[in-house]
Amino acid sequence: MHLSCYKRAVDGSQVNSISIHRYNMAPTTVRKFESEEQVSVALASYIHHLSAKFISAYGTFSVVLSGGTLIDTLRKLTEPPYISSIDWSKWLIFFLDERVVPLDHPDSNYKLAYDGFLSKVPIPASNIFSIKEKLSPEEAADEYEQRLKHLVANNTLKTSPTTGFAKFDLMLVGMGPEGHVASLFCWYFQRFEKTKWVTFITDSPKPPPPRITFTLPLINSADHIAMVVTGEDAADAVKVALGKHAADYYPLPVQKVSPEENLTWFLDKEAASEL
Ligand SMILES: O=C(O)[C@H](O)[C@@H](O)[C@H](O)[C@H](O)COP(=O)(O)O
Repeated sequence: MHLSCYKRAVDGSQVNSISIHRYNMAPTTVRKFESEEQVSVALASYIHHLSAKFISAYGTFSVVLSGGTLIDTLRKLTEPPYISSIDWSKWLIFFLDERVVPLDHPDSNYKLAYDGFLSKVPIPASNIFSIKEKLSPEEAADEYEQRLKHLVANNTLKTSPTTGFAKFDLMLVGMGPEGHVASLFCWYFQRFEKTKWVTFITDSPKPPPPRITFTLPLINSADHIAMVVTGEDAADAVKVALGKHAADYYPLPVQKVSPEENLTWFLDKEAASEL
C-alpha cells in the first residue's frame, strides 16, 4: 500500500530534520493483542484504572473521543463490571475532531459516540461537550476553542504548565490507514498549526470535507494518550510509526503524537502484523 506521506530522506540534512520530528517526549508502551476483542477488554481496564486515579486526585476525569472504530472498541465499558464501578458522573467528554454536520446526521462523530457509547453510560448531558450546530467550520472551531479556554479559566480543565494549552486527562486516538489522527492529514497545513487549540478544514480527504479538529500542540498537552488501532488496513502506517526504519520517512501525523506523560498503543494482531 502507498502511504501519501512517505518521502525517502535523500541526504544527511533531511535525516537530521526527520530525527528531530520523531523526537518523542513521552514514554511509549506498545501493547499487542490477539484480537480486537482483547483490545476492547484491555482498553476498558486501562480506562477504568485512569478514571479512578484522576477522579480520586482531582474530582473529574476529562476524556477526548475520536470517531471511527474506536467507539465500538469502547463497548466493554458499557458492560459489567465497568458500567457500575466507574463514577460516570465525574466524566467530562470532548471530541478530538468533528464533522461539521448536524448532531443527528449519520456523519456526526457525536452521533456515532452517542449511539455506540454515550447513550449507554450515565454521563450527565451537561458534561458532554459537542460542537455547536449551524456554524461554519471556522466559526465552529473558534467557538469550541473559546469554550475550552473558558473551561480552563474556571478550573474545569487543567492547564499544561509546559505549553499553556488545556491538559486533558486521557485522549483516545484512532488512526487512519495513511497515518492521519484527528482531522490532521499528511499534506494539509492544519498538522503544522502551532498556536490555535482547535482548527478547521473544509477539504478533508476523508469525507465529509468540513471538519474541526484539535491541533497537535493541544493533543500533545494531554496527560495520557491511548492510540487505539485495529485491523489490517492500519498495518503499514503502524510499521512506519513504530518500526525500526521509521526515521527514514517524512513523518506521518501519527508520528507527531507525543503526550506529556504517557503514550500507550493498543494494537490487535492485524494492525501489528508488519512490526
Ligand atoms: O472523524 C474521523 O473520521 C475520526 O475522528 C478519524 O480521525 C478516525 O479516528 C480515524 O480515521 C480512524 O478511523 P478508523 O478507526 O475508522 O480507522
